[in-house]
Amino acid sequence: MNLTELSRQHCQPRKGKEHALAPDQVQELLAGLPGWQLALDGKAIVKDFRFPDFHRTLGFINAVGFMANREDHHPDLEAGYGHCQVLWSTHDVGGLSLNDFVCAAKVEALLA
Ligand SMILES: C[C@H](O)[C@H](O)[C@H]1CNC2=NC(N)=NC(=O)C2=N1
Repeated sequence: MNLTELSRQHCQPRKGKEHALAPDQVQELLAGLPGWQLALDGKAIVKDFRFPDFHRTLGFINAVGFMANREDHHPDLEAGYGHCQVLWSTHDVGGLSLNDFVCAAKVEALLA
């Protein structure tokens, strides 16, 4: 699935280990997401986004937050004046699910 196709999907309720992606699925999806990396022992994906000022950083955070609430899937965010790190992991499966990749692709689409 390419980045555009992924970004057009929606998160599904996914609860339980059976929804955790296998390492080869993770690698395949990650290959299509520019700049995203594995974190937390393969249980999360992360990317740090850079902005010229706080105003634009906050705009990005608000856009990500709006999307996350609509999808009912929520990132960990860490921000400073000119950057925001976005981390996706699915607490309900204890690792990575397709929801994390759908939301990462939606974040890319916000900036495209
Ligand atoms: C009830 C609600 O749908 C769940 O708690 C959702 C909310 N947002 C979530 N966000 C993330 N990142 N992982 C989850 O497992 C998760 N679960």
